[in-house]
Amino acid sequence: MRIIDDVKLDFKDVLFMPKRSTLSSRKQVSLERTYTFKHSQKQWQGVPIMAANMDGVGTVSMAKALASHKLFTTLVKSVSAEEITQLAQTISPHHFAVSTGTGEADWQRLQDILRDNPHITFICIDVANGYSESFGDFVAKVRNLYPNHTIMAGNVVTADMTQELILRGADIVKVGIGPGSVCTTRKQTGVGYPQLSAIIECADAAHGLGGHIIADGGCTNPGDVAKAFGAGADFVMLGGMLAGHDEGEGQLIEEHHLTQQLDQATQQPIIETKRFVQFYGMSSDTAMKKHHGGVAEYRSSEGKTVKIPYRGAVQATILDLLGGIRSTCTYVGAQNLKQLSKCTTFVRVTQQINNIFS
Ligand SMILES: NC(=O)C1=CN([C@@H]2O[C@H](COP(=O)(O)OP(=O)(O)OC[C@H]3O[C@@H](n4cnc5c(N)ncnc54)[C@H](OP(=O)(O)O)[C@@H]3O)[C@@H](O)[C@H]2O)C=CC1
Ligand SMILES: Nc1nc2c(ncn2[C@@H]2O[C@H](COP(=O)(O)O)[C@@H](O)[C@H]2O)c(=O)[nH]1
Ligand SMILES: [K+]
Repeated sequence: MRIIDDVKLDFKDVLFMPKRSTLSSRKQVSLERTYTFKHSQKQWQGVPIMAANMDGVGTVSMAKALASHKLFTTLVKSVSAEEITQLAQTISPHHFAVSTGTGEADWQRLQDILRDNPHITFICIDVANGYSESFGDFVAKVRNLYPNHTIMAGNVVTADMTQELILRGADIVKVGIGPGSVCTTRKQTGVGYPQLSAIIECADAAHGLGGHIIADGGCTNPGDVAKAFGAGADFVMLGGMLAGHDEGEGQLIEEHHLTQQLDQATQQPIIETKRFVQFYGMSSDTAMKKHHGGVAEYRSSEGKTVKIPYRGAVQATILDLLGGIRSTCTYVGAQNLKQLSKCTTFVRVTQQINNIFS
């Protein structure tokens, strides 16, 4: 047994230190980035924020809405080949990825979709545990058949495995084990790594090889997304922050509550209607029942199912998010998103938010 003693950090453990700046307005800040990927040699331009490949988030409707703001969507694995073909005719294939697991059926589906849609260039190979040898083999197999596609692969949280996946053919490594809003991996297994430190360490490892990383999971507000970029993330992936919207294509749940107030006319208690959306982890009982007909006996669920307030169209959330990050940039003197990590000094804190009224 061995213990790593130096402190590892989460988003909640730091704040950006403000710095002198020449910017006079947040509208001067550009959040677009241009990347050239290591293996595919493809160039990409856009706002590097991604919807996670989760039910209620990585949907076709979400891809359309996010693409109109130049954001990216990793489609859920269950989107049909026909829907993907249609989507590829509606929005630029620069703004979405086809997700796949590593099973034989996944591999067949991926080949079918890419054969029918030669313009699609992004592949997201996504498993809970990116540390297995067979996962690396699968990444190498995909790279071998698709030398010019941009491959994302994960999840991992350490520099060694980030480099290994890049050397086996990944262009972009997805970083995050256990930080997610509907994740119970840390509870079920005790495994994980504080997300801010994972981003810092994996970004450094990837950039040294000309690779890129996605910070996946754990962002709860625009400030956390900004911190992920400040820590060196090339992309930030969001589940919970994009859940609860119309574009998630989920069912609305309406609940009626009796209030204490009386209706003036009828003198009856006023009934208040609250709207919710169900959201769940892709390793939850709910997801496994939906996609695999149940939880296999030798394993347990590593995700939860929650009911979150309905949030309407995703547009307002996107504008709020991008506005927050532009503001971060002006506070630290970054002209654009590319400068943000160079302008970042994090200060460790014991408390970041005043909760007196929440
Ligand atoms: N970032 C994160 O922290 C996590 C993300 N997720 C998300 O949920 C999705 C569904 O997850 P899930 O159904 O659990 O698994 P995956 O879809 O990741 O399963 C991939 C394969 O890995 C094998 N495997 C071996 N060890 C593990 C392990 N510790 N956890 C999971 N699979 C393992 C599985 O085989 P077998 O089932 O026979 O063991 C399966 O064949 C993932 O693809 C990911 O998107 C899930 C958990 C953690
Ligand atoms: N351990 C689990 N992780 C999960 C599950 N479903 C999704 N995820 C991961 O979470 C992120 C999104 O995180 P968020 O904090 O932005 O909501 C997603 O991309 C996956 O990596 C799950 O069931 N278990
Ligand atoms: K997670």
